[in-house]
Amino acid sequence: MIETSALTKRYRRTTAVDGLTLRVEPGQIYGFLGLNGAGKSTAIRMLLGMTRPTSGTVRLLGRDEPDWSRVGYLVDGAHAYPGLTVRENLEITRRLRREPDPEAADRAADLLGLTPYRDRRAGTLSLGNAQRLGLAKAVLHRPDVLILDEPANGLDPLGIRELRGILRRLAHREGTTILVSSHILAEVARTADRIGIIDRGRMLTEFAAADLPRCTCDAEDLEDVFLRLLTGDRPEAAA
Ligand SMILES: Nc1ncnc2c1ncn2[C@@H]1O[C@H](COP(=O)(O)OP(=O)(O)OP(=O)(O)O)[C@@H](O)[C@H]1O
Repeated sequence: MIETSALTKRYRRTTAVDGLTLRVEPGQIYGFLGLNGAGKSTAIRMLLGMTRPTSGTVRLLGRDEPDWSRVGYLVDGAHAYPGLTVRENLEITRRLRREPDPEAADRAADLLGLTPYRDRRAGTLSLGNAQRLGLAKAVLHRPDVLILDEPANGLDPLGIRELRGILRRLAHREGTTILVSSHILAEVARTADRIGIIDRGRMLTEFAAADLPRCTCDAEDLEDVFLRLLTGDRPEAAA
């Protein structure tokens, strides 16, 4: 479970997150949407204890101070030790996460389609494969809560589709609670069970993905829905 209550982060001139209350149920995929600068990354950093809230609360797994070994995340892009191989990077993550299964690194590489690149130095990977490595590190220890900031960045269409399948499998078969941010509604709509849209740090609307306009609707129509919601009271912003 992921819960926030009246979560707020103020910087000197900006209120990045403003009274954000949300709840992600176990086994649910929550798509966290907003335009650039809406406050997604700041909220995610607070969820993960990387940024201290100005006010409000965060609870993961029902606790103020969760067992971090049960949490997986990808934020601020995918970081890896560039001089080490994919496998070595995954093995370090396995040990840091205290994952006892010695097969976990290979399993995560396989899950993210990285087996052919296992012996490549991470610094020589393409952008998309570097992102796959970041995702492999996030899921390697089979976390109960998974928090991903823009995980589709750099992935090609096949990678995006694979990621969708992986997230849905983790949530719906293994009960992982997932929050995934994006600014592309069409992508999130195919993955998430529930969608929340934030604007200027505030929750604008939340709805079940199943309530989105149905399949007569192509990706551009979905983006229109998104932009209308976000710019309804600011017509000039739609231009
Ligand atoms: N350390 C900081 N100091 C001052 N302002 C900040 C800081 N971090 C974020 N902000 C501001 O807070 C607001 C929200 O930024 P944030 O990065 O959370 O948005 P976002 O929705 O993740 O955007 P994007 O989709 O572009 O990644 C922005 O106006 C940003 O400039």
